Amino acid sequence: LCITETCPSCSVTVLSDQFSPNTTSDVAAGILIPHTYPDTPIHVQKQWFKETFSHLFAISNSAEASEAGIHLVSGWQIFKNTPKEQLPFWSDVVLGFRPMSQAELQKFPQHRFGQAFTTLKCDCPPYMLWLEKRLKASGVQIYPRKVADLWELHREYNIVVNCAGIGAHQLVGDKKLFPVRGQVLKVQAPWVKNFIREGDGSTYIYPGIDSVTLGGTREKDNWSLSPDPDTTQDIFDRCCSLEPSLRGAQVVKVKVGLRPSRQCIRMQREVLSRGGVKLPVVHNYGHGSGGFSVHRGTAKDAAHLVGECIAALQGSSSRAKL
Ligand SMILES: Cc1cc2nc3c(=O)[nH]c(=O)nc-3n(C[C@H](O)[C@H](O)[C@H](O)COP(=O)(O)OP(=O)(O)OC[C@H]3O[C@@H](n4cnc5c(N)ncnc54)[C@H](O)[C@@H]3O)c2cc1C
Ligand SMILES: O=C([O-])CC(=O)C(=O)O
Repeated sequence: LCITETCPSCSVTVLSDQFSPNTTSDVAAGILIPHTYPDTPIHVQKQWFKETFSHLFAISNSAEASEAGIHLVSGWQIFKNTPKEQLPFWSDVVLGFRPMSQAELQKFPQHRFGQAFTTLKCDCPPYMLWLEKRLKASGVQIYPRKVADLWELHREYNIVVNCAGIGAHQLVGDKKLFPVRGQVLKVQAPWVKNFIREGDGSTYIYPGIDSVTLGGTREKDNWSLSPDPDTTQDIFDRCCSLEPSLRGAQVVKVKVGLRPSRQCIRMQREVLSRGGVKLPVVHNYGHGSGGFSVHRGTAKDAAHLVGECIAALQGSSSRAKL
């Protein structure tokens, strides 16, 4: 979508092995709370988050909000011990960030410190469908296709944008990319209105439009997409210890996804070349645990790189004509 906005004269095609509801993005809890990428400068991560927050805030404040699955949610991030960093880099992007009062902390007797704020939450499957609808309305072609090698696209397309998520491990053989398996539960608990997140991200409760998401797990290098019943029970028990009213909630779904993790997102131009033929590629993958939180900001940067590829192609074709 960002490419259609920044390069309106481009003809854009989406090729994907899987579509909603069978992507990692459909599993995401969909909360806008950034995760840090160790090898990316903080000001870049902050800009990605800011872009994404303000874009989704505008959607949440429009008539599209319910179809797009985007809404504001207030709640608490809580810590058993006071963390070193009490003001995360994103604290002035979310709304009304402040330390929790002692009275609020009484809700969490095992926790000593907390942060209260309002952020955005997305119900990811409806959001994915809403994005797909907007792509089609912009004239974008969408085809199911598993790409074995980016080079196979060189005859059909001038520029390739690689957004394959964990699929990039095989597609481009990126050994720096690894899965971090995550399991979440969807429960019926319409009385839960506030989010609760353990500061280290181990346990969370995120109320959405039709259900509440309970999580989570982080298992590095585990490629299994099968839900594990013991993990389901463990997640449920951990969430009940933070929000005892969940004991009465019914589990309606269990989902598993593989976070496409890396020390930094691969946001990069590359030119593939064989026998004098060139294929410009823009990589945009490796969003790890926080891809939803930065998706619009990173998409804008990737679209900018596509603009650079177009300028380079135009430069080389005018030189060729000379
Ligand atoms: C349990 C869990 C909870 C999460 N919660 C949050 C959260 O609350 N907030 C947040 O910010 N982030 C969250 N995330 C992280 C977020 O889900 C990811 O960062 C994000 O979804 C990655 O998006 P992506 O588009 O790169 O990958 P994907 O959604 O996996 O999309 C990649 C697409 O590429 C296609 N593809 C791959 N290989 C090929 C190929 N060879 N040929 C053709 N197509 C291919 C796939 O079929 C797929 O459609 C969570 C993740 C998990 C697992
Ligand atoms: O950490 C969170 O709050 C949710 C999330 O992004 C994940 O599970 O990857």
